[in-house]
Amino acid sequence: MSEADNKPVSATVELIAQDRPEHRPEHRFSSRSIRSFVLRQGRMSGAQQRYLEDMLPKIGIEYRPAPLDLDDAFGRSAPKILEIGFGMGETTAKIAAAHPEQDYLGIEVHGPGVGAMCKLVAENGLANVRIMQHDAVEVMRDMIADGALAGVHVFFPDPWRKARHYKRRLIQPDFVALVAQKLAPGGYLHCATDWEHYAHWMLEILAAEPLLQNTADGFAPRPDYRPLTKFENRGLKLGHGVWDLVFRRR
Ligand SMILES: C[S@@+](CC[C@H](N)C(=O)[O-])C[C@H]1O[C@@H](n2cnc3c(N)ncnc32)[C@H](O)[C@@H]1O
Repeated sequence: MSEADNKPVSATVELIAQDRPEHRPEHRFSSRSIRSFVLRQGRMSGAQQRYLEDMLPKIGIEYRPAPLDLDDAFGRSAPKILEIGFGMGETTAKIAAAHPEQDYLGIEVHGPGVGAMCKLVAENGLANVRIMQHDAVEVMRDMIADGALAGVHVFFPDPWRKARHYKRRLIQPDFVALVAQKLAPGGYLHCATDWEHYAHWMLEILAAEPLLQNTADGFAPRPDYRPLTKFENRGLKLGHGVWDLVFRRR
């Protein structure tokens, strides 16, 4: 154990106490307890993370967000599929149940969706699902090792229909470059949307990412593993479109 491991770091007490009210301010923490706190960074707000990034180097501890050990998180070595914004989780649960040979890491910010997904996992005994409630962009950036993913699902992301809101869309060139970096060679990025403008927006951005290659000539047929949602079924009967895009990491 290095000297830094034993160093009392009282300055972080306030931060940890904020996150864990059961920790009273008179407690002192070693850098080991801070490291385990950092490992739980999925629960940290952006402000907390910035505070840590700023404060830890001042007390001689290098702050590096640690990528998750996904095999450890799932308790086995199997292909890892990450889903961004699983909503209420029905699609994720169906896919995970149909593919027990793969592991599914679902990321969602919306609390009720996370609750619904937890219920589905318990009711269906899904041993191959793990859930994180956090911003997927930060998870992808800080917690996923390069080349760790066999696939990424982005199903019906918020379309942000107004032109002045396009900048809020999840699919942006920088984010797609980040996703591509996290995919193993041959791994795939699968997006689906029922909003035509977003479909073309995504096609343009994905096609411009040098690490990715389209599996289709433009939009892809819906892969069998993605079940039709009730909402989608209703829309299709009314003649509304749905567009799938499946790109592979070169
Ligand atoms: C339109 S819903 C689609 C939900 C689901 N995929 C489906 O097909 O029904 C988009 C979801 O993405 C989630 N979301 C949006 N941005 C996110 C982000 N940066 N990180 C994690 N989840 C996000 C929203 O909370 C919402 O539940």
